[in-house]
Order: sequence, then C-alpha cells, then structure tokens
Amino acid sequence: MRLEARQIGFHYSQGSWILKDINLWINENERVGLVGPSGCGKSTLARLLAGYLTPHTGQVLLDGQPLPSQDYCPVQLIYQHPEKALNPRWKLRDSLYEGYTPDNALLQSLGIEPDWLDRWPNELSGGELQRFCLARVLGAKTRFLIADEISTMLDVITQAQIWSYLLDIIQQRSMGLLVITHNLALARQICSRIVDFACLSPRDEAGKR
Ligand SMILES: Nc1ncnc2c1ncn2[C@@H]1O[C@H](COP(=O)(O)OP(=O)(O)OP(=O)(O)O)[C@@H](O)[C@H]1O
Repeated sequence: MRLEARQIGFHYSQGSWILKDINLWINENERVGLVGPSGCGKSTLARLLAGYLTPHTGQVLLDGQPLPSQDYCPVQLIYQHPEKALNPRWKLRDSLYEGYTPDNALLQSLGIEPDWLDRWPNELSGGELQRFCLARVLGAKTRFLIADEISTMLDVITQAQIWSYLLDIIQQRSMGLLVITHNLALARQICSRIVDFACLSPRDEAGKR
C-alpha cells in the first residue's frame, strides 16, 4: 500500500500559495521523516494527507485512489497538542471509543491506566493525554500514521516511552509512518528515510522553489 501526495497545491482562503506542486509518497512499512523550517507548510501537508483539507490542485492518493470520504480513514493524524484534539466536555472514555473500540491489550501497551478513562481531559498530564490520542488513531483499519511534532512538549522519558510503544505497533501492523519534526536526531533514530521539505517542489528556471 502507498500513500501519495501528487502535484499538490494549496492556499488558505484568498492567501498566497502555501504548497505548490508538492510530491511525497510513503509506502507501508516505511518510516519517513519530514523536516523543514517553521512555517514552510509541513502541518498543512499533514492535514491534506489525512484528508482534513482538500488540495486546490493535485491529489492525495491511497494505492492510486482518493481517500474515503465517509468511512474510517486509513490515514490518521496526531498533533503536537493532545489537549486540542480532545473534547474538553467529554470524559476520556467517550473520546476514546468515539471512532472504534480499542482492546485492552492496546491500552495496556500504551500505558493507559483504566481509571484515567473516567477522568476529564484537564485531569491528565500532556504525556498521559497523548497516549489517548495515540489509542484513538490506532484502529485496526489505520494503515498510515502522520505524527506532527507529537513528542515536542514531552520530557525525554515520556518521549522515549511513547515512541517505543508506537514503533512496536507500527512494525507489528506493517503500517507506514510520516514523522514531522524539527528534531533531526529523532528523525534519524526513528525513520528509514528523511525528506527535506525544500526538496518536495520543483525549482523554476531561476532556481527558486
Ligand atoms: N488556518 C490557517 N489559515 C491561514 N493560514 C494558515 C493556517 N494555518 C497555517 N497557516 C499558514 O500557513 C503557513 C504554513 O503553516 P504550517 O503550520 O503548515 O507550517 P509548518 O511548516 O508546519 O510550521 P511549524 O514547523 O512552525 O509547525 C504559515 O505561513 C501559516 O501562517
């Protein structure tokens, strides 16, 4: 299976182009790191790849087909800030079971304590909440995971734990992973291929992208 951004162009509202002729692909079993300067459009590309935004030109393709618009999306995205991804008015149990029913083994392997399910999002730490966000996106139908700066605000021990859980699951299920990060050392440690955002779009005749 392959996730592909083909000739993607995108701008917000009436603004200027953020992405132009962007090409990127990730195969299953592949862990790709995406690095680039702040504001260049990495998170925008992540949202396009997961189907949260629609490109103005080009296509996002999964094995040559558009992403499903109704069913569970096989491409799932996790953000840097778990508190923004969870409804503050829902207990964590409700957020967790919204998309599918994760089994106890998965919750255990992510280090989620059973009593956390009865708490509100503001009653857990950032690292604990991020485990919920991971559990939410790891439905059996997930084939590609896009991790957008998911461990930036965590301490080193929690970072190591979360990446270790995640990489195990990704390997067991032969999933593809796109890691968006400013941490080149992390990308080198985790990824089988690293892509510089600046290399995703073609240069014009003047050598500009
Ligand atoms: N919802 C939005 N509306 C308008 N402009 C936006 C929106 N989201 C992002 N942008 C703009 O799009 C550009 C790319 O933003 P994006 O978040 O994709 O960059 P990034 O490479 O992920 O940055 P960082 O590494 O700092 O997270 C920026 O100039 C940003 O200001």
